[in-house]
Amino acid sequence: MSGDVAVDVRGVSKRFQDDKGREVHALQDVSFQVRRGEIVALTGRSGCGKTTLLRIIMGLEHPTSGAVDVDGEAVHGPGINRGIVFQNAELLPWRTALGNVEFGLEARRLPKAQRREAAEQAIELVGLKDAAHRRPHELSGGMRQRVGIARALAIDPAVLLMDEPFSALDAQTREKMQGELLEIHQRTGKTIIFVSHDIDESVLLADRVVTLVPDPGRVHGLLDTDFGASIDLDERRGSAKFAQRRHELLQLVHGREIAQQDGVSV
Ligand SMILES: Nc1ncnc2c1ncn2[C@@H]1O[C@H](COP(=O)(O)OP(=O)(O)OP(=O)(O)O)[C@@H](O)[C@H]1O
Repeated sequence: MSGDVAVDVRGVSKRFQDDKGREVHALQDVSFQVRRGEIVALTGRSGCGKTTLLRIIMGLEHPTSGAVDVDGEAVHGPGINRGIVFQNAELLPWRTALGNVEFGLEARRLPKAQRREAAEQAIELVGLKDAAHRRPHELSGGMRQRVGIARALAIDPAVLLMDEPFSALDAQTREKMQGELLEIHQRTGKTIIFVSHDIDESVLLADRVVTLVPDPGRVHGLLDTDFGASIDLDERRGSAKFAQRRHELLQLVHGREIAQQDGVSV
């Protein structure tokens, strides 16, 4: 595998049994690669397999067939080269923000002082230095989500995986967090894969969008957003490219063929 590929998803299929014993074909022969330092969105309609795919990359779910490599290593279960952020941060209520981030590091058996230092750095990176000693009930929804991001980043993973990370937040907080994610990405250079059902969010934040369609869940197209170096969300949103990409992504999500257009491959 080429050195600049961070995540290699090859021929992944996943079948579940539903409550009545019927087979659900959640993913069928899904393949794509994510380059090191890239931000990739997984988007598509409800039930197209976005979360299942993210959980397979994280190692929380095993594919029925196919394979995933992260940083050149086969995924067989969760590992410290991947950090995950869920829709709700699910913090330990009796621990402070800093304590929650340290908790994520405890499995690594680092000396306590080193753990504290890594946790403090991650808390600072997400802009929570002044709230480091507050407990979750004293934090806003956006702040709790920042703790979740800090907890995932503190282990210094090769890849940050995020499942609808901002969808539980109010519109203004979501927008702020989206901007912050691009700043964190610019500072850390992390490879990021996030799940979103939000077309605007996928186009605004990702370098590339993988669109899935359901029944069975499969890749319908890959869209390069191609915004260049600017991480200013207002600038991106106001650009002609945003309107064009948003339109193209909507077509892909609805399963239409737009292979001939600029920036799209299927
Ligand atoms: N543990 C499970 N057991 C049975 N079926 C499952 C299981 N997990 C997912 N599925 C099914 O697999 C399909 C894909 O589910 P998944 O949650 O990955 O989709 P999604 O695109 O993330 O959906 P949403 O946008 O609604 O969250 C759905 O039909 C779902 O019902």
